[in-house]
Amino acid sequence: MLTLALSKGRIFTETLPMLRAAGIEVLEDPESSRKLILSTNDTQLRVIIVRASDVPTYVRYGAADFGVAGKDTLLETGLEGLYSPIDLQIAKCRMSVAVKNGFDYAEAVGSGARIRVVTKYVETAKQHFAAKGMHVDLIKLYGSMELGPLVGLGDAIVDLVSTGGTLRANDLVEVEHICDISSRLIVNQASLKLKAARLRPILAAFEAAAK
Ligand SMILES: Nc1ncnc2c1ncn2[C@@H]1O[C@H](COP(=O)(O)OP(=O)(O)OP(=O)(O)O)[C@@H](O)[C@H]1O
Ligand SMILES: O=P(O)(O)OC[C@H]1O[C@H](OP(=O)(O)OP(=O)(O)O)[C@H](O)[C@@H]1O
Repeated sequence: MLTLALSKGRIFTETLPMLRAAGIEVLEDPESSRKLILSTNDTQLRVIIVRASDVPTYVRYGAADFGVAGKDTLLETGLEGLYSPIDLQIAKCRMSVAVKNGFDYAEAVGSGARIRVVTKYVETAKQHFAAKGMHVDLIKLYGSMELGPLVGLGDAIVDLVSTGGTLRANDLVEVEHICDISSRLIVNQASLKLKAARLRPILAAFEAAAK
């Protein structure tokens, strides 16, 4: 049996066409079903539905043989125990620094002020500000980072931006682009060796579909 770990929402939706390219149809819809293990038309392949940030953990420990995870998540968890062969070019967005409209970020950076940054991406933020030689206090949140600067929890956020709609709706402005984000296929290193014959054709189909 092969197990594929996916998160509900955009990653599941955007991975479906790649699975189809490999001849795989998922037989249940995670949006309407409460089941966490979904069967497919291949009796030897199942899909498990987990939190986006938990996908690398399932794959690292071999509870899933492979999975799809955002680069944002992988930057936080690292790639230990994982083989990450393919950028699937899905769930594309960017990681950015944003501040409340009117906050003079350039002045804060130039004057060496110690700013408070609210983020779910603590490791990425730490590395970004360290590379700029900035001292920041990082405050970890698990979602709705955009609220932080509006209620005085922080001066800035590090979060994902796509259309910019969430920033605009909350009177925030993007002041720094940290990196581009897309999702990658990740494979358990032991599975890659032990289940190579089963995995290779699926990986090849994903690679072709991602181009
Ligand atoms: N607005 C967006 N546009 C495009 N891709 C996005 C966007 N927001 C997030 N992503 C990408 O999709 C992935 C999954 O996002 P999703 O919103 O489903 O999970 P999450 O809420 O970030 O994670 P968790 O449930 O673990 O807290 C993210 O890791 C990121 O790579
Ligand atoms: O620039 P935009 O197009 O507005 O997209 C950016 C938003 O998308 C993501 O949230 P998401 O919609 O995934 O909500 P969630 O993190 O709460 O699941 C991200 O955390 C931003 O809040």
